Amino acid sequence: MQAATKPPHYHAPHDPLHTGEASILGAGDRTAEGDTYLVQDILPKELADVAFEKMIQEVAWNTMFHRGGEVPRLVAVEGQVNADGSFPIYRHPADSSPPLLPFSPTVSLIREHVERVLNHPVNHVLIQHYRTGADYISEHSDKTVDVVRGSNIVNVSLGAQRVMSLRTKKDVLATTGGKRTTQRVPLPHNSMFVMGPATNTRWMHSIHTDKRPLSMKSPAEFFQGGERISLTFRHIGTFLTKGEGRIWGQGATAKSKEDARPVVVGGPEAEKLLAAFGKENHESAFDWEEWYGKGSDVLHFNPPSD
Ligand SMILES: O=C(O)CCC(=O)C(=O)O
Ligand SMILES: [Fe+2]
Repeated sequence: MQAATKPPHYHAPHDPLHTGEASILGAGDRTAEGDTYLVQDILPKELADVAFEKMIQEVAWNTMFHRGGEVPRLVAVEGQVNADGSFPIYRHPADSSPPLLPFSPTVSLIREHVERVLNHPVNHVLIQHYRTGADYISEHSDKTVDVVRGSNIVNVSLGAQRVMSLRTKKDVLATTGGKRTTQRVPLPHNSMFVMGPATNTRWMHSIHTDKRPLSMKSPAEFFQGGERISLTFRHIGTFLTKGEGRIWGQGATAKSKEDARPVVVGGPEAEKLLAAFGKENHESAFDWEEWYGKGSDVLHFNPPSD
């Protein structure tokens, strides 16, 4: 964003993680590791104008739990369900994830536009509704055991503009001797933030709360009454059979459908995968082959409680 485009009353959103020296980047800027960029006006106007309201109606919104608490936003998962009922699975640490449903009509249209601009398909989407400026996502790196290696992760934004904060992982300090670098990318309505694999390996990302009153926000920030929907599209390489009994693909021990193996619930295998997720979150030299290469058949981290 250029300074000249800010309204006179503009105050930057509060960002507890930095002291004000972070660069603010936009479309066309080299971001993070240089494999990350923002595309504006990803959807044609007719679709961009109605997509938010349609998705509020069409998407099966859920609350999700992590470490015993509700995550501060509504979520839904959709994906490409194959003719035999099998579907892609994206594993990340959470106590429970919503069920995957087939792409709903408006999400389907958005996916077509995303695939047209990216040079690879996407078969899975995590949809999140930030109901007010108080909803947020804490700092993390995306977990890539199930993300097709080398593919990008895409965030489409609809509604109020929020800021994507990118920060180098803490251990990068050891090699540079300097401060952790922060970059901030405002995500306007109808934009697509493309995050490359090198950026996800070396940087963490978050959407901080923005609790300023609407009167202190720019028109882009109070658009849609301050509500935002994001669609995180991924190209997933791991699959579950219909009924979730068996698992195969990139992140599983069986690499082909013919060899699909029973899913594992809880136990030492689950602990191992959680430990690997923790490493991916904090190590900028995370060795994918070492931690994920053999695959894991864990589906749920905790045995079902009765
Ligand atoms: O809402 C966003 O744009 C970010 C979502 C995100 O980082 C994630 O789902 O992993
Ligand atoms: Fe993320």
